[in-house]
Amino acid sequence: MSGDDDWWTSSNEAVLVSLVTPTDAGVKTLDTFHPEYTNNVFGEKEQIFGYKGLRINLQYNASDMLPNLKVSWKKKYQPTADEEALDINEVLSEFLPEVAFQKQSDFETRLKSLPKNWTPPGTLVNSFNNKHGDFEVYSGKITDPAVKQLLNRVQILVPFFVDGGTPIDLEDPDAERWTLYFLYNKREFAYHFAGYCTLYKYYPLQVPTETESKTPTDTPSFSLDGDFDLDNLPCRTRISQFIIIPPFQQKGLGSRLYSIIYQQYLKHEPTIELTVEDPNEAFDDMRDLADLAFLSKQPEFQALKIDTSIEIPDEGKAPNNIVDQEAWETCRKKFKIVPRQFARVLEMYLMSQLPASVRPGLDIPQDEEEEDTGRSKGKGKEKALPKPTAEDEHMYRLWMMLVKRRLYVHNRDALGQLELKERREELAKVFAGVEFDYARLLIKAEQQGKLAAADAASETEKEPPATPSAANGKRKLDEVEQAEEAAGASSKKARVESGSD
Ligand SMILES: CC(=O)SCCNC(=O)CCNC(=O)[C@H](O)C(C)(C)COP(=O)(O)OP(=O)(O)OC[C@H]1O[C@@H](n2cnc3c(N)ncnc32)[C@H](O)[C@@H]1OP(=O)(O)O
Repeated sequence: MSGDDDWWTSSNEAVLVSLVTPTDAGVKTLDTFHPEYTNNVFGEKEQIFGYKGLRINLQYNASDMLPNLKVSWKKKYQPTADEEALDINEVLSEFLPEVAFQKQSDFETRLKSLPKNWTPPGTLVNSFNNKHGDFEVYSGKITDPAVKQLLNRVQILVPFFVDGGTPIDLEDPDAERWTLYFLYNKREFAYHFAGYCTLYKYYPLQVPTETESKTPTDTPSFSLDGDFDLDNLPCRTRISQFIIIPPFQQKGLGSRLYSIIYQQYLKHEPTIELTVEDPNEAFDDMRDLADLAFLSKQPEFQALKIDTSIEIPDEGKAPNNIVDQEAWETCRKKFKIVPRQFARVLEMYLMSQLPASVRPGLDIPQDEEEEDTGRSKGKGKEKALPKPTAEDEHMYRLWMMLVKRRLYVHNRDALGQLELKERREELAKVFAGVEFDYARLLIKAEQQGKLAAADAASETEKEPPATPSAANGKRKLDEVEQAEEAAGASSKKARVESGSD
């Protein structure tokens, strides 16, 4: 290494993604954005050696996402026996199709030759409009060459926007297990790519992850008799990668795409559960809010209530029937949600149903010691609220026990290594974090409900009769991290609750 910092450039800054559209004079730039991460492409330090004034412009035709790479610099380091400037094309050739390296003039010619009536690959499964425009969702299998081609063009967005994210191996012999959903903004004369999601099918004989159901009865029986079609085999479907590109973020489109995909798989008979691989914090929030918005409108879910007739024991284990377990499991299976996610959304919903006098708000907990003696101090607006009655207190304590019981079970390995007093304290800390997070999410849910209502005012939705074609970073206030922190996060502690499901 030269040690001359002037020859180093931040790869996050050097890379610029541009969305372009053809014009008579060449191309017009519609939007630009930088990647959030480049460590999986240019190395951990996200620095490129050997250039001054380096610009790596990755242009995309906004509709079919045909890529074109333009690399320019003011000065390039003269190679020595020890070091030379990084070969940027070589690095990026691992992530981009060959077509990305064609001459700018060829790129422009190809753009102009794209038929005026071009439509996105796959099958149209849903369309909607809101104040941000008209949108269409297309779905197809990776075995469809047009779907595969689009995926191959945009896959570099995964390492660019998902921490630790890696592209799908397109030569995977199990490629037919991948299904894709593309979100497109439909303009008057063109479609503009807005985001996509990849989903992978797991079959029942594969060992489920920690957060998936493990009981054999979860898997419907099936037979291999007659004309056997793999697409009809019961499966778990896992959301693997989910990206809304920056110009389309913060417009409710991610939530919308997730909800559309979820509804597709609710109708998709072979899918017994829709799961998510390594969700990050932003995705978790989006999914929690979308699941809560949907489930809280379902009568079976609304019927799941805290049984206030249950007496709280002075000592020993928390009761396991605070909410009717059979109704819970029936409802969970019906809505194809993995146990942990279902429990979280139900806990959140039940929290929103607590009497105002005891319902937790966003006040910062002041004293973690107190929780075992009663309500947490994570409550808000206490001055304006009525004094809680004994029934209110009882209901809150049952809710707290419901949450703590789940947290204890999930974090048993780490908590089990602690002395009883310490264990109680740590569980109380994890609980306080979860309670605070639920309060935050419920406030967001309210805000999002208003935004969605405003969108809906200008919206008409039409859903074509279609079924699914075949049918990494992580949580902030999550019990996983909290428990790990609580337990000292040392290597001897087992990871107590998988972040992925
Ligand atoms: C499984 C995995 O792949 S995990 C990785 C997930 N992907 C990534 O992290 C890649 C980079 N990021 C993204 O692709 C996107 O930001 C996503 C997928 C995380 C979220 O997509 P978005 O379209 O931005 O989500 P959406 O707009 O629905 O919600 C984001 C925010 O907009 C708000 N919002 C929701 N609805 C609306 C609406 N109708 N109008 C305006 N804003 C809205 C939400 O409340 C939310 O607010 P917050 O930022 O305070 O949390």
